[in-house]
Amino acid sequence: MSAEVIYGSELAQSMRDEMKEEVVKLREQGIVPGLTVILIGEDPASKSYVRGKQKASDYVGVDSDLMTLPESTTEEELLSLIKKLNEQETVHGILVQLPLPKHINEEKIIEAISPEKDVDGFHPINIGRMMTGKDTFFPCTPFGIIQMLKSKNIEIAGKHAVVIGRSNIVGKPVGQLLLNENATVTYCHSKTNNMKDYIASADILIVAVGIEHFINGDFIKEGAVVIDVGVNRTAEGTLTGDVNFDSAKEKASYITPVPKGVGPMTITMLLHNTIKSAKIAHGVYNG
Ligand SMILES: NC(=O)C1=CN([C@@H]2O[C@H](COP(=O)(O)OP(=O)(O)OC[C@H]3O[C@@H](n4cnc5c(N)ncnc54)[C@H](OP(=O)(O)O)[C@@H]3O)[C@@H](O)[C@H]2O)C=CC1
Ligand SMILES: Nc1nc(=O)c2c([nH]1)NC[C@@H]1CN(c3ccc(C(=O)N[C@@H](CCC(=O)O)C(=O)O)cc3)C=[N+]21
Repeated sequence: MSAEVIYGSELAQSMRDEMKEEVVKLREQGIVPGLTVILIGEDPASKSYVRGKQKASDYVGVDSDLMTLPESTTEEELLSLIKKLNEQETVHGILVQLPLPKHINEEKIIEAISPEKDVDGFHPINIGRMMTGKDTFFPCTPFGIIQMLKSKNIEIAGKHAVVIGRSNIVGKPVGQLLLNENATVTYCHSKTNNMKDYIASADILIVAVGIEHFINGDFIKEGAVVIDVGVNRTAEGTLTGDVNFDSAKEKASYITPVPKGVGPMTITMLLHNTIKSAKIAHGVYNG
């Protein structure tokens, strides 16, 4: 079998086109969705993601404000900036690019963002709402993955979904959203014994580890759906995922590429959450 490739970039484009039309209508009602992105320091990878977010915001008509702060910014300074943005009515979404410099406590920062403006979906209140099956801001990468599966009418209910990786921003929430869709979910991580057995029984395999070619075709079940979240920079400077695409493609039924897979959907769901936040703030959100 040779898998069908799920191009997140294509789905992202069509969703952005729809959002663009919606934002035109919102702007006619005086509603201008606003996103503030805070980037601390000079990490080139972070800068590149942030550029992607700016470009996509411009495209759909979300007012995006990038605040670049020096590496030396203190926790107190960042907290007081967040407090100001929490109170600013034109700001519907606040994103603090992670990871933060070591002298800043990430948890404290995430918890300082008002849950109503937490368009990353990282605040414990929003995580709790997700876990209890309520509507909220879902974390962008997991939310994007669910959209990709649904766009191909891939059955999730009753399937065995195996998630490799258990970070708070990808692994844990993607497992939760799959559980909410009635999958049977297994998490694997660096302490998992006999990981190969779990991988071999996965109907849906989500790989979010951050190691180039961590998974190859030999490991996976014939017909599995393989979602590659990894974004690794190779020695040659190109991007590659956690999955050996060419070998996995021969066994999978569906597979996502890197680049042009999950990454563009992450940004798209960030815009979705920002527009949703603006609608809620103006009392025009209806489901
Ligand atoms: N496309 C996108 O939009 C996004 C892509 N990414 C990419 O996804 C990847 C993962 O990101 P993130 O979740 O933030 O990464 P983290 O480094 O926070 O988490 C990595 C996870 O992988 C697990 N792991 C590490 N080594 C092994 C191993 N040998 N066997 C099994 N599990 C292992 C770790 O286990 P343990 O918990 O035990 O340490 C951990 O849970 C990265 O490449 C990142 O760049 C991230 C965010 C968005
Ligand atoms: N608060 C916060 N929220 C995040 O959502 C967040 C974060 N911090 N820190 C870093 C990770 C990583 N992340 C990516 C987003 C888009 C692509 C993406 O669009 N990738 C393109 C390639 C882009 C390129 O060429 O550089 C692709 O896969 O096709 C990748 C990774 C969001 N993250």
